[in-house]
Amino acid sequence: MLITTKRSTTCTLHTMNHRLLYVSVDMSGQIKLNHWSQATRSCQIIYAQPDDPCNTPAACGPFTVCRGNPNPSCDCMESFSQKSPQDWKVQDRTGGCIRNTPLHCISDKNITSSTDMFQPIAQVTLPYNPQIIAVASTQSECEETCLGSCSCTAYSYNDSKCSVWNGELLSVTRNDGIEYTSKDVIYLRLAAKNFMPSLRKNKRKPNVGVVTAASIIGFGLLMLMLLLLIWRNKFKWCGFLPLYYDNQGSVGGIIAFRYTDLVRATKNFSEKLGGGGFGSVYKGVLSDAKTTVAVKRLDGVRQGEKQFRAEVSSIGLIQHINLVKLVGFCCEGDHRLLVYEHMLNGSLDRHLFKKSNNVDTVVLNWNTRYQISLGIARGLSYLHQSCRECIIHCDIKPESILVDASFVPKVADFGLAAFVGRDFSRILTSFRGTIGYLAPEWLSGVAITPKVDVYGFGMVLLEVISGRRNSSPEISHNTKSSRNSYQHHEYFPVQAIRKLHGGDVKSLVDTQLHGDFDLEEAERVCKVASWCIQDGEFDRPAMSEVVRVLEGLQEIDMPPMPRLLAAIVEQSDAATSMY
Ligand SMILES: Nc1ncnc2c1ncn2[C@@H]1O[C@H](COP(=O)(O)OP(=O)(O)OP(=O)(O)O)[C@@H](O)[C@H]1O
Repeated sequence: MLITTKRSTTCTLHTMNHRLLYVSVDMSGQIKLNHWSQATRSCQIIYAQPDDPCNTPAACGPFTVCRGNPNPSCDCMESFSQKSPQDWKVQDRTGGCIRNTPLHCISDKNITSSTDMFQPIAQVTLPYNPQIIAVASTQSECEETCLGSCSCTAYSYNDSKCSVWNGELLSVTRNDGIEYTSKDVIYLRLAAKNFMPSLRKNKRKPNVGVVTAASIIGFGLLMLMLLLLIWRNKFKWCGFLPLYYDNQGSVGGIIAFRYTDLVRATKNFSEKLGGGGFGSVYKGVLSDAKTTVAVKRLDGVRQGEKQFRAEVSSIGLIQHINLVKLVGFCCEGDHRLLVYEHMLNGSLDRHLFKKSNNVDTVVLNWNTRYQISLGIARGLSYLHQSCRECIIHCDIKPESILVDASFVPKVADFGLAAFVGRDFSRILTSFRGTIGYLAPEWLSGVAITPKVDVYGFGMVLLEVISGRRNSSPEISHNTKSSRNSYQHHEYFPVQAIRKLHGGDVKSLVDTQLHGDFDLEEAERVCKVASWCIQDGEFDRPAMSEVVRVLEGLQEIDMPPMPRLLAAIVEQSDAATSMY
């Protein structure tokens, strides 16, 4: 007799000893020989084929993982759901599971592209009917092979063997440690959408968490760039400026002024202190009503820009008692202004080279001159050696030295400054400076060193001694013959060395002092100055040595006559005597 139900087909037969035996084929395809026990009034399985229910092709249907014996339990693979939950309820799982999200796969004639990803299912027996891909020798090649075909649903790469499956996956059984001990891993193809944060290790595509984190970081960076842009716009062309503004608008100790602040401070630039090649200087008072400042307004956008940058990046970053203090700056639109502490006594030239109509200034006494010389030397020594990077002033002259109320000198005017990195000793730079203070190497076009400042300083020292410009004519008469008398304009530096050699320093010192000076100091200053103006930069002392000599800590030899200087003077003498 054959009985068919929805769940199984049963065939009953009677045996000789009247025991009831029957054969059933259930949904999964498993064939069982059953025995009806009258005593226990229950059915007992005598024989089953295949003996493990998970081993039947349709124990759980496609895209499931089967587990357990004798009664199998079936789970849908991840991101799959039961195809027919009603059937599953009545133990009919043959329909298996279906995808929650369709795969993404576009197949053209030659190219297949896909954004799908793979979910590993570990410790399983692999499905039936694999296709072995012999050419794939790595796991990624195996993965690529599967992605390259729209029908491929999974791959495995175990023991260097690549297997791929097309269509439904059947008979995947989980390792139970007894019947099933497989350590194989199958990689199930899923739509990228299905991936959860737990799959961060997947190499092919970033997961949601990574994407979110990257988006937040990206957004933060964008905002930072936007802020920087706004900041840069505010200080257009000021990209070189230090970045550390504090909340009072101060940059590493110097203040970033608004143009209107400086208009107010200088009462609309009404009190002019002086003017130079790059602009005019005005007196001002800051909003605290205490700080008096000198505001330099730079003219000419291009040249002014260069000077502005040089000043801010040199004197703006360092401080020394003998260097003028940069209080702040303004860099707004085309406006470039530099704000310095105000030096009551202005620049040194005003005090050294008095004009007859200048009643404001008094004659500098010898001690003040000596202290000014020492102060300038200390300021330059700091610039050359004590800073992080060597700064060469490039324009040392009396106009570049300011003096405060107590006649403490301050090196100023850094608009032509050049910078020499720590690891370098010289720099090739464009010609800069002022005639009369220029070292010979400027003219030969070689790379310069801080010794160009030493040369300029030497020239300034001679002017401090004499109280007159080195180039100003000193008229001496040739007394041999009154008929042939001619006016002899001796260049003061040459005259100074000659007199130094002749032991007549006294006659070099400013006559306005009426002999009120320290001769030993005057000789020392004269010697130092003469060494500083030597032709060869290696013959000139470093500013630190100059400081030691002027402080009386180091002795100094008699300097030779600089040959170049002497030659130039001799030539001009010869030319003069011909007339
Ligand atoms: N901080 C200051 N305090 C007081 N007066 C100053 C200050 N800075 C400059 N001055 C005055 O303004 C004048 C002009 O200075 P500025 O630096 O513009 O030109 P310079 O040094 O004379 O010439 P250049 O810059 O062309 O070499 C100076 O000679 C000085 O009298």
